[in-house]
Amino acid sequence: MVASNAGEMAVLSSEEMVYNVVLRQAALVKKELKSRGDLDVKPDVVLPGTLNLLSEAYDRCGEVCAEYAKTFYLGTLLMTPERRRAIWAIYVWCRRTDELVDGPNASHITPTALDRWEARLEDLFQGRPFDMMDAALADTVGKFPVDIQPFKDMIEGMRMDLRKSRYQNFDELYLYCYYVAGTVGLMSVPVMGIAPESQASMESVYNAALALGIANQLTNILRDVGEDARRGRVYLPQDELVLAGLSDDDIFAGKVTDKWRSFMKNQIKRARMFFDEAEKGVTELSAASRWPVWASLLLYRQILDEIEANDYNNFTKRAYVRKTKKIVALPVAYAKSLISPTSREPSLLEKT
Ligand SMILES: CC(C)=CCC/C(C)=C/CC/C(C)=C/CC/C(C)=C/[C@@H]1[C@@H](COP(=O)(O)OP(=O)(O)O)[C@]1(C)CC/C=C(\C)CC/C=C(\C)CCC=C(C)C
Ligand SMILES: Nc1ncnc2c1ncn2[C@@H]1O[C@H](COP(=O)(O)OP(=O)(O)OP(=O)(O)O)[C@@H](O)[C@H]1O
Ligand SMILES: [Mn+2]
Repeated sequence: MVASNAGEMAVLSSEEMVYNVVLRQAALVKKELKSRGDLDVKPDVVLPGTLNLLSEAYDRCGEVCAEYAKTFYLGTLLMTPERRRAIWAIYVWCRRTDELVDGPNASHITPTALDRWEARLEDLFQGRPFDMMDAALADTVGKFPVDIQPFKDMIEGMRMDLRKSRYQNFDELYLYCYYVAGTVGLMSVPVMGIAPESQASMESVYNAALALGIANQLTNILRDVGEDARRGRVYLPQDELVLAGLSDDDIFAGKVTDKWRSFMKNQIKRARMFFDEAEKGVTELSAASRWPVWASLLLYRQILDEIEANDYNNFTKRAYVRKTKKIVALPVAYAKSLISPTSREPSLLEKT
């Protein structure tokens, strides 16, 4: 859990609880910076004869990443070899975690299976990986200052998905989005690195990373309303549905009405606010990490435009970004990635 005790849980909003994890990850990075002087990658410390196995494990993570997320994989190729393979290892762990509740064996997954997955996570953080893919992640978390909490929280998100199919308000939905996606931002930044010339505070960069995860997940939810409803799930905040004069039945009926359009406009507006928040942090990342992050942000954000272009029919039409638009986004992302913390106007992050 995010909060350390039940008393805290009663008073803190989801946003406040999540911010505690941001502070924890930022503090870990600061501590490492203090003790090591910089965050250059630690040299390989592996048992004699196992170096090849480790590099094969990383290669396999790269193959999985290439298969599931081709565009993103291309982006990672721009990173330094150490960072690239570390991101692959994190990607594979996240994908495997997601597959537990979303994949072909999902109907057999029990809370006990998730407990076992968490025990495995703890083992790998202590240098005792269970299989080769875990070994790649164990190596990564030994080399980069990555906190275990976001990983545990992602598993908590999968538990939440097992026990809950409705979200009463945005506070509840925000917590779910943090668990399954905001966590990815917190896991990735310590590997992608912050530009040495950045003046922004560590916390503000982690906040932007968190915002990108939330924005992506909100977009994912808005894109998949129909698909999720067919699985009996409604991720949209119940209180906001009621305020708009809508109910679950309207979602199951799947008719695009003016009420639905107006409801969706507000949901899209909120997702865009999270993307705006995230944009403020991308420039602060180390140069080679900016391109894949800009690409991911611009591509995922465009799904919202496609929902609008589909006249808000997210019941039977899946919004997606066409290949031509994807290809156009890549050089745009590249151009944005050339802007470094020193070559642009002071950002809001620095003014506050
Ligand atoms: C450069 C980059 C994007 C790095 C992140 C790489 C990484 C470790 C990705 C893991 C993604 C993953 C498998 C998450 C598991 C849970 C899940 C599936 C979440 C949803 C992703 C969308 O996937 P998809 O469209 O395939 O959905 P379906 O399963 O098909 O329905 C999510 C919507 C969330 C993904 C969240 C991110 C990629 C977080 C991005 C934030 C950063 C990389 C931080 C950037 C830093 C700053 C300062 C802005
Ligand atoms: N260009 C990109 N750069 C960085 N991350 C990306 C990029 N495209 C997608 N992602 C991330 O990779 C994951 C999977 O993406 P998704 O399945 O939507 O697209 P894709 O598999 O890359 O699409 P395609 O295979 O058609 O290129 C998501 O977490 C998404 O945020
Ligand atoms: Mn996908």
